[in-house]
Amino acid sequence: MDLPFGGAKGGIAVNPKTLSRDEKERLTRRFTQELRKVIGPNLDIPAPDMGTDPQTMAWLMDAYSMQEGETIPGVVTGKPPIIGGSKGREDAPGRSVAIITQLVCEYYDQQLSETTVAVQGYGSVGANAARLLDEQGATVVAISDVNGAMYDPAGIDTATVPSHDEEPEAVTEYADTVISNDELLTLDVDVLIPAALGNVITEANADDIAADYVVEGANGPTTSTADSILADRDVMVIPDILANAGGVTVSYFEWLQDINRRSWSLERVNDELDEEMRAAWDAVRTEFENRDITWRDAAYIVALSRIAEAHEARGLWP
Ligand SMILES: NC(=O)C1=CN([C@@H]2O[C@H](COP(=O)(O)OP(=O)(O)OC[C@H]3O[C@@H](n4cnc5c(N)ncnc54)[C@H](O)[C@@H]3O)[C@@H](O)[C@H]2O)C=CC1
Ligand SMILES: O=C(O)CCC(=O)C(=O)O
Repeated sequence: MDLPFGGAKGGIAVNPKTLSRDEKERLTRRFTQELRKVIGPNLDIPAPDMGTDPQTMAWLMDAYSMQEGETIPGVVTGKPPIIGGSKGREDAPGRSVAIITQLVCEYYDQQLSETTVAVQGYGSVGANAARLLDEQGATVVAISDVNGAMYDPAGIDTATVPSHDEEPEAVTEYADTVISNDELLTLDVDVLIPAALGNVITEANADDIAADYVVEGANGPTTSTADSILADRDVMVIPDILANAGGVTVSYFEWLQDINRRSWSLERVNDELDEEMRAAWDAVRTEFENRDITWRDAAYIVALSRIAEAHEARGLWP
């Protein structure tokens, strides 16, 4: 099997001819996964960016840079900080999910210290969100990975359970009580954070969702039919484009650092992310309140209004 393009691994140039067949296949799978992300949506895989890590992005930077004859750090984001990545990028989507969850709780007068949370997926998004909410006093009763979910109604010490990055797919090995991912989704908790695959809340289980708030950590975890069912049942769904936007926001910060050849402190990254997330929340909340619509529709209205305004400002519409 041929590698789709050359690359570098851990800073050492890879010569496809010297790789074993297994290693070639493994690299090819990873490159293909990244290529799908770059080329466009591919419907046969529900979350094309899951399972990638900063090293994958380093490979992409190197592969592109080899064509250009010089290192172009800004071509991809999510790289390790030592080669032009941003501090805080790995944590960012989970951090934004945690920030938005806190704001939701504040908005609905729900004390975080009295809030139970279930999180599906224990990777970049899920583990970071769970740990930050745990640190802030919420009770995280369930976390999961592809093998199943750890459940403890008394609360999980999330720092002691390795994330996908620290020890892949090990959550259930640390659990006294294991439940299925489907059961996790229907737990009677205050906040449900689906942070793994898309399309996990569907017509088939939307009536069984017992959480009051669904904060979308994954991309597209709720189908449109399920979204309508949840809206009819007054379950508040905070959409992915707001809640997990920390990832793409810090990617933008990374690009800014790369093109300016600067490196921001972690404190600056987190402060600026916090500011952006609060501003986004305020904008969406304003539409939610003024129009009496769902949080998702409010987020779309904010986004589309900005695009429309920009078109108008350019004089593209009469
Ligand atoms: N990492 C990022 O910057 C962002 C990721 N997302 C989305 O968040 C979701 C998760 O991404 P990451 O945390 O980056 O991935 P990750 O690869 O770091 O972690 C994924 C986690 O989901 C678990 N998982 C895989 N298949 C599962 C299944 N069938 N049932 C339950 N759990 C399963 C894995 O075991 C792992 O714990 C994806 O939908 C991704 O598109 C959204 C915004 C930003
Ligand atoms: O960093 C980015 O540009 C994309 C972040 C991401 O994985 C996502 O929003 O799904």
